[in-house]
Amino acid sequence: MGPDKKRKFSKPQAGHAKRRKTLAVDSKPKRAVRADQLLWKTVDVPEMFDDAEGFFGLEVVEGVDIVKEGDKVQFVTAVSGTSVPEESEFEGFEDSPKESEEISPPDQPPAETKPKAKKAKKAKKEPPPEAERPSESTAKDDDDSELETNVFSKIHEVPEGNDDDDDDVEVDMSQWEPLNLSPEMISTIARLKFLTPTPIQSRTIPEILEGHDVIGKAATGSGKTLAFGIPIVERWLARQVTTETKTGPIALVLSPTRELAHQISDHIKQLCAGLKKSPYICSVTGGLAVVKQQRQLEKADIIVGTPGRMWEMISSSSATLASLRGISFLVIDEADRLLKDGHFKEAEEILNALDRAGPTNEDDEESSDDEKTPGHARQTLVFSATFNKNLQQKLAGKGRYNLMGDAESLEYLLKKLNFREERPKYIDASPVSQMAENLKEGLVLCGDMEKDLYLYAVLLLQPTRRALVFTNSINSVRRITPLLQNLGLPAYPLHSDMIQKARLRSIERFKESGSKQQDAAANKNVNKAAGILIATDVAARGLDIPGIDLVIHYHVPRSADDYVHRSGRTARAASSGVSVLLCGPKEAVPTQRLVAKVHAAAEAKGAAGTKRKSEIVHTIDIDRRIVARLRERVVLAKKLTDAALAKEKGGKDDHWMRAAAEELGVEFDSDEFETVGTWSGRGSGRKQKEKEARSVSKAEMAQMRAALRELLGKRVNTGVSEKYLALG
Ligand SMILES: Nc1ncnc2c1ncn2[C@@H]1O[C@H](COP(=O)(O)OP(=O)(O)OP(=O)(O)O)[C@@H](O)[C@H]1O
Repeated sequence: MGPDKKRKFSKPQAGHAKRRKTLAVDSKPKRAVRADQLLWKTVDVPEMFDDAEGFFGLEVVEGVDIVKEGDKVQFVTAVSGTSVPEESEFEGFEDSPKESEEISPPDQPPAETKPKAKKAKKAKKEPPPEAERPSESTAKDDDDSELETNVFSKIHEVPEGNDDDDDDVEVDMSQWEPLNLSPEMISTIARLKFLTPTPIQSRTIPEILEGHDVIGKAATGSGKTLAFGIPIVERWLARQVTTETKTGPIALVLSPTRELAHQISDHIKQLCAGLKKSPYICSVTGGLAVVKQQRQLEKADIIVGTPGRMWEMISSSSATLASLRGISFLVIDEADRLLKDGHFKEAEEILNALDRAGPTNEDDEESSDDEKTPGHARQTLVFSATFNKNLQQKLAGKGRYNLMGDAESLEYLLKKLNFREERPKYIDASPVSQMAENLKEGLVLCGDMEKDLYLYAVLLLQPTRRALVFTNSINSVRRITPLLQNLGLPAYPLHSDMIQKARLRSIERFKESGSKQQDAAANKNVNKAAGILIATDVAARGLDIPGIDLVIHYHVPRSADDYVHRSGRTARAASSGVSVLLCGPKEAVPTQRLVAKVHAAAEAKGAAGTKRKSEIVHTIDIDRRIVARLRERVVLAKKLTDAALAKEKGGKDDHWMRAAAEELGVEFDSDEFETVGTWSGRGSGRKQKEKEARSVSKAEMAQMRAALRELLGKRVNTGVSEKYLALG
């Protein structure tokens, strides 16, 4: 693209202030800061965690008050802890309140909820006099080394603002020039205000446009969706110029989860929003009406689907299969997950069906791999932040660790995906770390049976806006969500056993949480409470929900890859975030190994910007006095939750047994069935507890609710401040 075609924008000055070496002091007014900005320091490891080698002890922070006013919790300090120690890679955050900022009273929207974009714009128009500028560093003001390594650093320079004047803003898109994109594509990217391609985009887009098969690896949140989205749309645009008639879909994107499929199609739709004519993009996932999806498939240009539903559609319609055989791109997103157990079979069926030569009817079923279409026209694009281990395990057989290298894993992919080239381009844009750059990792040590209590304490104490809590089971999601709700926190569930509508509703509510909304009736702005999403690993891959500041691993992740992907739901793009592991004493060592594994490659390479071992996972000390004072609330909330769940479950069991009894033509007596069902083997303790919980009367429930309400209304004197923690 010549310079004449370039859309120009006078680049605002980044204004990177150099990091200050010392920040003093006592004369400073107190100010609210985020938990991760406090000056953590190491103290001795308690005896019980002696074997937790490498966690470097608990940490304490002095001179900090914890203030809870209304439903807002903040750390308030005058200490230079907020300056952030010199070696730390976490050097202030763009949403840190300025020194002069007061903590907002609960009835006023907190200062940090002001749209950042507008603030930035205003600041550019009227730069404050030197003396008035905040003296603390912000993310924008960080030192140069961070800017060099942060792939999204340039985004800070992007003028954001009112969508209405979006089209009028001219931006310098010269960074995209080497990618040889059409002017139309450049201008639609400019609308998104993405001034710079991310490394994975810079490296993969030209290869894809040249017609190569590509395997792309890059850290979570580093823009992989557009790394394949842009060239697909670019090819579609080119096709519009040369062909008048519709030629069937151009691309099929396979995604492991429904939510991710919808997100990918939304993301590509956003990209296309600035085009004169857009491709028709549809998502084909379970939980939605098949007939409607069939209609959409007929006119689709880009299809994003989950393997299960896609296979259902392909296997039931030869027309669909025929049209898909003509695609130019097959994208496997989150490839290591998609090619893993659970999804693998359907993905494999789809791959085989697409590659099978000959007629597209049921006779196909008998054809074998040997009959694959040789030299097909389709390009295959494979993306993920993690690649090796799961694929390797798959090859080696369940439960066995094996020592396959990168090359062998690649062989496996080559074989399965039937790339059209003998050697696809393997592009690793995050050779140093799979973890996002602005992620801070922490660990809270607690008793095995105290996770609920510590989860509540972390949520109550952290002043971040949105949290995503990962558990390893659907039942835990079902229990923790109402538990937190009973404690007055806005928790929403997400797991694969929910109906699709409920899944989407949970995500929507979570996304809306923490935002300002206009209450028409009251004619004023209402500040919605920051939401908490309680999820299984169904939310671990790819979900791009802006504003998640905190990821909590209620259960430690099952694998290093799961840790990477779960933690990757925060600190996406240019933003920062914290990932906190809740660990029982026995979990500490294996978890330490797991995290070390994630960081091992980076350490081995000793690359610049690599976190030192001591900086990888900070052990976070939650003031045990606060925890002790929260215990009563949690115990009561748990009793209430258990009783409600047991009643619900009992009701379902009763329903099932009543139906069975009716079918058998016998009388149903629930007490009798209870007695018959009693045994003394494994699980009888749980059964007994369930029975007790179920027998809690309505009056007792009401009593407990009232008592909990009273507890939540009481302030918890933390002993570290004249101020108090109050409501949950
Ligand atoms: N060139 C760019 N400049 C600025 N922001 C970008 C750019 N490309 C993508 N983004 C934004 O970065 C965010 C993360 O992108 P995306 O969801 O594609 O990440 P990802 O690498 O696929 O992450 P994951 O591995 O977790 O799936 C999105 O909100 C997207 O809009």
